[in-house]
Amino acid sequence: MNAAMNTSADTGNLAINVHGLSKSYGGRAVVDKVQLQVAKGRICGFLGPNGSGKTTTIRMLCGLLTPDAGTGSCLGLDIIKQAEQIKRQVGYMTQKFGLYDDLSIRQNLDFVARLFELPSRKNAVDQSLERLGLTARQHQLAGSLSGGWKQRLALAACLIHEPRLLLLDEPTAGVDPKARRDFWDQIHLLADQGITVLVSTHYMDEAERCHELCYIAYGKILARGTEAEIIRDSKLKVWTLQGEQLGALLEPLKSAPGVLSVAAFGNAVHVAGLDETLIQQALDTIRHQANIQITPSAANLEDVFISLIASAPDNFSKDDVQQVQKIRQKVTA
Ligand SMILES: Nc1ncnc2c1ncn2[C@@H]1O[C@H](COP(=O)(O)OP(=O)(O)OP(=O)(O)O)[C@@H](O)[C@H]1O
Repeated sequence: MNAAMNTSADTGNLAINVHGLSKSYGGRAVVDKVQLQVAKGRICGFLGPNGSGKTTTIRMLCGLLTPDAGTGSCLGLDIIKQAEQIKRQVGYMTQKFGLYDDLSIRQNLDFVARLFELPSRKNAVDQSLERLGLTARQHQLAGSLSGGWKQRLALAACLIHEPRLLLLDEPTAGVDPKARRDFWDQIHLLADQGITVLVSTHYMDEAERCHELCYIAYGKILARGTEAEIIRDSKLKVWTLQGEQLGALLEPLKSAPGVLSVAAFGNAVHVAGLDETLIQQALDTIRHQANIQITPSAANLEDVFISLIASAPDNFSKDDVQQVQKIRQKVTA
């Protein structure tokens, strides 16, 4: 496990250091005893399926939501007692564009600078425009910007008060690949300057650009570490299938005992699980088919994450117990 995730590490070097963070709605634990440590200047990717608790966790970290339980600090400030101070020192980019469409880029940034009561507003806005390459467009209305430029403006807005920690909630959703790449270059520049970044994403290529990752499902952290550590710790066995008309094989393979993940990657299909014997049995059912090559291969992050969800109990479901039993039967059958 990465040193940045090590609870016994030098806590003074941690920008995020929380333990047992929990939040329930209607008696359902949507964030369940989350422990998270991120060292200063690191980029930590926060991954997990829809509704797994990423936004709720982020909102508790930046002081916008009070946890039901848990302790810890952000930037050395207590997440419960010093929530107001945390809000002022953290840059939080929400999933939805939260700025004003009918104000220009400059007016939007000026508005945010006022909210933070920055002493030298004009300077702060000028610097922010410069930093994100927005100066030439400063008078353009925010509502007329493309997705990539809107996202750039949103990042400028959350950097204007020079936060030392950025909490970015799916900042690149719906943004084209070039704009996403530019955005990630910017994130790495900020990290080089010592800014810590916790960024939620559903994109695997973005996960690969993070220093470390944290994977959450059903409110619980299921995996943490670098990409290589997460893949290694998963102990997942993967086979690649190549050939013709593989699509028809996907559904039967998905329901085979011991198979945790079946996913198409271009012209190939990855079949993954923890029990080699069971996977071999599943593959035996299709070996006889002509023109199919089956070869062992290395797991990738997507294989690991899909397999983790398949073997995690869904504490959001009323049929939780039944579902866990079914999964156990599948794995051990
Ligand atoms: N204020 C609320 N009241 C009731 N339920 C809530 C509230 N906020 C979040 N939830 C529920 O908590 C769960 C976790 O939501 P959250 O938004 O944290 O997930 P997420 O991982 O950010 O999802 P996504 O990837 O879709 O953004 C969801 O089931 C959601 O419906």
